[in-house]
Amino acid sequence: MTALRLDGVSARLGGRTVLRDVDLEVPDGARLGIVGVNGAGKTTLLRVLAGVLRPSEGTALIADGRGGLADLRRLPARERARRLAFVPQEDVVTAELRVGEMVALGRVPQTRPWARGGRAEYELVRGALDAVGLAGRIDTACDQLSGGERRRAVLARGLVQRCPVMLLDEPTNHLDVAWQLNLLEVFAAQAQTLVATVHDLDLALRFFDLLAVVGWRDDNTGPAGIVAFGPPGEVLSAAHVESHFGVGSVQVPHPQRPQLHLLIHPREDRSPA
Ligand SMILES: Nc1ncnc2c1ncn2[C@@H]1O[C@H](COP(=O)(O)OP(=O)(O)OP(=O)(O)O)[C@@H](O)[C@H]1O
Repeated sequence: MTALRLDGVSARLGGRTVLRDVDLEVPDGARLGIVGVNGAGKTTLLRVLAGVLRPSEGTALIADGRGGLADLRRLPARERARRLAFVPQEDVVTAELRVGEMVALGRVPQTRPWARGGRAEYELVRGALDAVGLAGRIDTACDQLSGGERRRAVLARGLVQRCPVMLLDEPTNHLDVAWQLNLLEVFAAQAQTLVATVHDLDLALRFFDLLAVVGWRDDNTGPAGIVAFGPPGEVLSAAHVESHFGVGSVQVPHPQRPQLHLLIHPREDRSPA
């Protein structure tokens, strides 16, 4: 079963082709991490998968809930928001809203017009805020939250959408180490399929079951695409990390846990004598 699929997708921004010829299949139930250097096109890829950015060529598809796939471009926005929740990297949070009110906006696609409010919605909002450690801040004005708290509140808005597919752009930005781990687990527990961009390659190695590297193809020119895809242990091999990120690396087992960690170091030819 496929949750999301891109067929021959290219994407343009500001009159320039940023991504070209991207084929991607996200299996139902997968945790897919998108990694790559700054400016490679991770956010652009995620926005295409979310149906927010229209491909200039090719097709972006989402499971239609009946065993088939639907063209994201043809899906009305409300319908799309019932199937997937997209939490962008930077989100403007209106200062006039309380935290609970802002999070409740995530319920709009799931409810009939004028049918919002009430106990059930309150419980959902409270549950989502609890999951991100902000239950006590439900009545706080949004502009009184710290950067990391605001990030968690915006992620809670994604949680209350209760969608089978969740797309998160750099969800761990601004978060302390405990919340980085915790929040990804919260989303993985709720979403059937999770796709997230991350910069922390060690976290990427441990948390996801599939990784896609967005980068430039061999000649290093032209638009970017997906240059590696597969299980994290293979995608983050020393050779791949060196060629796609320009650093040396080694995967080492944790001394007390059955998990691998990625240690990063300068490339051999750049290390001090
Ligand atoms: N609105 C825009 N107009 C024109 N070009 C853009 C626009 N937004 C992004 N770009 C360019 O598109 C390319 C891909 O950007 P994108 O934000 O997808 O990269 P990214 O991999 O997410 O980067 P980062 O790791 O820095 O967040 C970059 O070269 C960027 O400069």
